[in-house]
This record gives sequence, C-alpha cells and structure tokens, in this order.
Amino acid sequence: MLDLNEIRTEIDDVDRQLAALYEKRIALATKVAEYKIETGKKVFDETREKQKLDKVAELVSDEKNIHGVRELFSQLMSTSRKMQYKLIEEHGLTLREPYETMDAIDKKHCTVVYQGVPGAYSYIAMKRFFGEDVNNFNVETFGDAMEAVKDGSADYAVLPIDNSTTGMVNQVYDLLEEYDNYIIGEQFVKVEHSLLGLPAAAISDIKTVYSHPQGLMQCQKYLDSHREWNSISQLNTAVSAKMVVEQNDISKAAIASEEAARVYGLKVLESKINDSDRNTTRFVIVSNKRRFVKGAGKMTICFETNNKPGALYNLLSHIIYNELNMTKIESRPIEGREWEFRFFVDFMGNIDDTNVINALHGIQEEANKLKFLGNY
Ligand SMILES: O=C(O)C(=O)C[C@]1(C(=O)O)C=C[C@@H](O)C=C1
Repeated sequence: MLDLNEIRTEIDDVDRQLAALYEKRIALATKVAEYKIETGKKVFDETREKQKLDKVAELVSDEKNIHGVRELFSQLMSTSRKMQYKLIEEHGLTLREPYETMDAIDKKHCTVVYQGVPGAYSYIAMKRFFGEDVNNFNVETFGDAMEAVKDGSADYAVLPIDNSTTGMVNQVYDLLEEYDNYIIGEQFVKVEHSLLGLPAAAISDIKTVYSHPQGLMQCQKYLDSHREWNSISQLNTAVSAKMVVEQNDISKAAIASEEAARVYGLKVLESKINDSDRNTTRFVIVSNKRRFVKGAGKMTICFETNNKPGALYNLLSHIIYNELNMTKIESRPIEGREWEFRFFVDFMGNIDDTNVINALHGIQEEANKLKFLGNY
C-alpha cells in the first residue's frame, strides 16, 4: 500500500525546487525586459517561443510528457511576457493613446441624436440618461446616428446594443468597430409594451395590431389570446403608434411603450403585455471624443485574432492574469475574411488602473488589432 503522505512530501520537495527555478527564470526574463526597454524590441518573440517549445519537448525522456511539458513552458513564457509588459509600463513606455477625463457629462449643454421617432425605446433611454429637457434630434438609421456624432452635429448618440431576450444588436457592434467614436455611458431600459388605441377605442373594438416584429414577438402569448386580431409588422414601435393616430380608426391598435402613448395622445388599453417581465435593453452613449468620466468602472474593447488554436484563450489570459472581471464577450464575423471573427469584450475597470493598463498592453502586443471602445 502506497503512503499518500510520503508521496506528498516528495511532491513538496520537487515544488520547492520548481519555485526556486521559477524565480531564477523570472529574474532572467527581467533582464530581457531591461534589454527590450533599451532597444525597443518587442516582448513577444514567436519564433523564440516555438524553438523553446520544440527544445523542451526533446528534453523529456517519456513521450507521454511532451504535451504536458510544452503546455507548462508555454504558460511560463506567457507569464514571463505579462511580467515584462508590467515592467515596460512602469518604465513609462506605454502603448496607450492619449485621452481626457471629465468630472461628469454636461447633460444640460449638449445635443443628442437617436435613431427612430419620439416615443421609441431609444428616445426613452435618451431621456432617462440626459433628462427630459435634453436638446435632441432623431435620424433614420444607427449609421446616421454614428455619422452625426462623427461630424459633430451631435455631441452624443444613444444606441441600443444588447437586449436581455434577443441578444446583441449586430449592427451597433459593427458600427462601433467601424467608427472612431467611444462609449462614455450606458443606460438600461426595461422594455414594457402596452396595447395603445385611440382615446375612443375599447379592447373589444380592436381588429388590427401594429408593432415592430420584436414587439409582436415579445407579446406572443398575449396576441395568442386574441387570435381574431390581425398583426402587422412596422419599422418601429413608435411609428406604429403614430400610424394609429394618423389612420384615426378605433379598430387599430399599436404595441409600443406608454411613453409613445403620451407622445401621440393614445390611450393605454392594456399595459405590460410582454411575455417576459424581465425584458431589458442596454443602450450605449457614444461620443467622438476620448473623454471619459472619472472613476468610470467598465471597459469595452474589441480585438481580432489569428484563426489558430488557443488564440482567444491567450488574449483573454491577460484579463484573467490581471485579475479583471470579464462581464461579457461577443463575436462578429470580420467582413471579407471567411470564418474569422472579431471579439468584443467588456470587463470591469478604469482606464487609469494599473491592472487595466497592463492587460491592454499585453493584448495590444499580441492581438492582430486592438480597438479600445470606451470606459463608462
Ligand atoms: O527571450 C525573450 O525574448 C524573452 O522575452 C523571454 C521569453 C521567455 O520567457 O522565455 C518570453 C517572451 C518571448 O516571447 C520569448 C521568450
């Protein structure tokens, strides 16, 4: 019978040696870092790492250990790189582009653009974030909103980015990558649909219901209980409300927000008719300036990787190693490159935090392309 304690004592002895050797190795890597600081040579040397892994594979006597020893040394070199990035940043050699901070967003003296029409959920998000009296205008598409921020006709745009039921808004993610605009705030809005009719209408009068396809889908159960109604898709929930007013027909109703009822003078025939009472949309506030609120606690970045095993794992390891809490990851196909993806990652932290700086330095050096999208 083997004695577990005895084996563990031997393991402890091996680990003591490993820890001492690890320290010796890191001390040498520190010297390499000093050399790289002086010469400006990049930390990540892919060729050297490949040679190293092949070399250590030759050093093991049992073939079964090749895989393990390669993995061990790739982790050792990964940690060595992260230590070097930290030293380089401490030396003032940052890869960060300049940015400004502000105490707060001046919500009184700004112009805000949103996509849609008054009463739409973007309009509600805008009012919630900037206040009722905000100076604003609306445009037809998300791209128009990004353009208005880019050319300065609006200081900020309010754009829906994720919904708790239906997921990411693909187009907004793609626009964030395309434009040099930055996220400086976010606003969550609980999406609560109501059935809106003309002031003279009663539920028993309704024959036709207008809404955005999402609005119809999110109220499927309610609509199933009124199968005699005819459902018709429209561009927008608020546009549907506007149509009910324009057609002035008591048999027509819209599924939209109560805010839309107020804006268009409609009557709420039934409120909270959505199937899930946890339906929430996250909106982002976007600016063309790299100016972030002091103490902002969430970062959004976007990066591309090679289509190689472990590439994503390696990039995310910078977030883990620097003890940052990743809250979201999404991927989108890269246009023109079949089956290659770009990743959007949210993690908690401020652009001035040392661990954020070190993680970004590592990702910037090791990703094909890193784009910093905001701090809010
Ligand atoms: O040899 C170097 O250039 C180092 O920076 C050291 C080291 C290592 O730890 O072995 C780390 C990173 C490089 O990608 C390659 C090797």
